[in-house]
Amino acid sequence: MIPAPAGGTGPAPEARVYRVPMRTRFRGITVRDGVLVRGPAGWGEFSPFWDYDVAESRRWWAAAEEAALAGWPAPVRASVPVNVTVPAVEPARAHGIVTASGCRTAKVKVAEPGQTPEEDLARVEAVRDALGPDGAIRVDANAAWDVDTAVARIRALDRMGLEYVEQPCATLAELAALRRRVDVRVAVDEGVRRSDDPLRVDLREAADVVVLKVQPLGGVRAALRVAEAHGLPCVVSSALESSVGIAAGVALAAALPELPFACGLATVALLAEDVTSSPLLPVDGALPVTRVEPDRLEEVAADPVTRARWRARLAAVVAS
Ligand SMILES: O=C(O)CCC(=O)C1=CC=C[C@@H](O)[C@@H]1C(=O)O
Ligand SMILES: [Mg+2]
Repeated sequence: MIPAPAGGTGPAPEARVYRVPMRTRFRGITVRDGVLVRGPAGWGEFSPFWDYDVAESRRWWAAAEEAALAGWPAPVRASVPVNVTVPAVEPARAHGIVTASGCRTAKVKVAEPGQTPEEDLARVEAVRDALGPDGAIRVDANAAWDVDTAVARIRALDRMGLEYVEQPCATLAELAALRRRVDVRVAVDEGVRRSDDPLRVDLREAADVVVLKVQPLGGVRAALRVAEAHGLPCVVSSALESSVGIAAGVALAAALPELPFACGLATVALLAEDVTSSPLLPVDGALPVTRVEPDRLEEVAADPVTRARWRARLAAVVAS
């Protein structure tokens, strides 16, 4: 256990560091770690990726504090439809992941560094085969393409039928230019969550869908304000958290007035272990709205070096 910084005069909340392997490399990482904090409202998660600096990690801490101290707004639905997330794997593996998930929507990673457009197409074909014609497929390029490349790749992939393409290009100007040239919907992810002011980014020409992630946006309430500010259809997606963090994403999805698309919250399946014996994994393509009790903290406890790194990081973020 590490002492979390106390916000007032009360006792310091309990904080525990977890560290678990990933089943497949995703976003360049093979291990996921983070801090779980307990307050009067329950457990919250603070797990910015290690390439995030102190300034960018502040909103992640605000999300953990909200979960532990305040809890979340009331849900308007009891369960949340989710997509299976398909990493940049071989077609046969992609097929198996989709089939095993029970989800009717798949998000497929494309444009992985070192891979070819043919590999992307083969993966999306395998996913279409697994889902059948009625399933929905979205792809996420994580800002890898320039506009001309995006036009060509999206047209090729759309032969399999795409629901939307997530962050195909880096800048909002590029996304706006792309939208004038393709029929497939464009979703903005990094363009909102990594901006200095997610409330004020001008998405009017650049996006059809906004991706909301609880930790990068500073909590469920902050993300609801982002949704309201833009007035676009929203998809809630994870930051690869343990089930404790995923529960916050589900709470956000459950509180949104409209939820027209499945959410990217089935990512506990990408972890080889979880902090709870009741992981938030989809059943029939949906997750329940619930709070998570991490009863496996001993089993997933981080080593002393990782604990010390998180202690230093948390202290720096709280002091900033
Ligand atoms: O949206 C999903 O299906 C799962 C979450 C997901 O894809 C991501 C989680 C965390 C980091 C990101 O690289 C990635 C994303 O870009 O959306
Ligand atoms: Mg994304």
